[in-house]
Amino acid sequence: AVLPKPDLEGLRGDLRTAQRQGAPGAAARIDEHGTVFRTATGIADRTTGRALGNADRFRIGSVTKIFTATVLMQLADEHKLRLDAPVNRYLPGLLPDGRITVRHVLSHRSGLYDYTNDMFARTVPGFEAVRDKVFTYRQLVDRSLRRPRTNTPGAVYAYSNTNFVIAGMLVEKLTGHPVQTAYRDRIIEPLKLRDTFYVHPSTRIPGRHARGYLTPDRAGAPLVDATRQTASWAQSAGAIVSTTRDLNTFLGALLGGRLTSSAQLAQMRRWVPAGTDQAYGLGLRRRDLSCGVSVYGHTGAVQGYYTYAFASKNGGRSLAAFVNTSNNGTVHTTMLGTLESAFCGKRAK
Ligand SMILES: C[C@@H](NC(=O)[C@@H](C)NC(=O)CCCC[C@H](NC(=O)C[NH3+])C(=O)[O-])C(=O)O
Repeated sequence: AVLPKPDLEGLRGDLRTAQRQGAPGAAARIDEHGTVFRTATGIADRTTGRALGNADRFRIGSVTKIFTATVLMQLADEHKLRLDAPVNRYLPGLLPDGRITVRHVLSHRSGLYDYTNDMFARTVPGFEAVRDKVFTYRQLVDRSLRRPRTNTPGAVYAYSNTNFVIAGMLVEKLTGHPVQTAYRDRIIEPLKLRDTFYVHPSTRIPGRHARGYLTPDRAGAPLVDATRQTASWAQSAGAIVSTTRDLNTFLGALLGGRLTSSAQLAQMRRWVPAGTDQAYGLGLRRRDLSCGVSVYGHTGAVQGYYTYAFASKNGGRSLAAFVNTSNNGTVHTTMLGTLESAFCGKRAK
């Protein structure tokens, strides 16, 4: 199906609205078969007032989950991994339930509790308690296992960061290297993603980057500069740093069939219902827009940054957008509107 032309004025308006609603800055980039559209508003640094732009690197949060899933799909292509095998076959004794499979983990159907629910129940204290902490994967999984399962394996979609911590453990066990090596050798280098990094446990974002500002739970409380953090609570579930251009390049390559076999890409697109107008495959979210177009990608939320990275079915048109704030539901709703502007075009007035 031919996509409606993007509503570029609408997209600019979405970013300005997000800024009015509390985001210090916002940026978006659309790539379509070589044509590029960029727009940005607001500031990257509240101390210097420097303008935010699409060249600014930022923390992409859960968009990391697509990178981690892509590596595992490549390992499946290399016959090093079977999606329907129990996780415990590759990580003996890790999980108390031998019925939990790799596919359950990658589709958020394992039933494993999301440890971040407790960790960030109080947003700023929770963040301050972990911002300089380095966790092992095992410590994060153990936090989850202290809570009861949320469902029997395979029953329903229930989003949990624990699943993609386990996915990171699988990558390390099956490749014999840290996830950083797998991201670099299998995705970042081949696609020449010059602004994409996995620097965990360093707290620094390398090079030119937007500072990220966490919105406290208490209305009117001042923003907290959350730029410096290990993101060790997230790791293979959310610790990659990138830019709008690199995210569009990555999504275009993945959905264009250039990173996995078509068989494995089809596995990533086996959908389970995941909320209103949403479905989840393997590390990949589908959102069904008002104009009947479905887009594929992931949102991200890490302290100080919201990310939106989605593309059309075969990656012909991709949108990457971010704001340098988080924990602000109004801004999040406004930024979801960038998908409508980018893929549905001018809204019926
Ligand atoms: C939702 C998003 N998930 C992610 O990106 C993962 C990495 N982030 C989370 O699970 C939220 C962590 C808390 C963020 C904090 N919020 C709080 O602390 C709320 N008490 C914040 O907003 O910065 C996704 O998959 O789309």
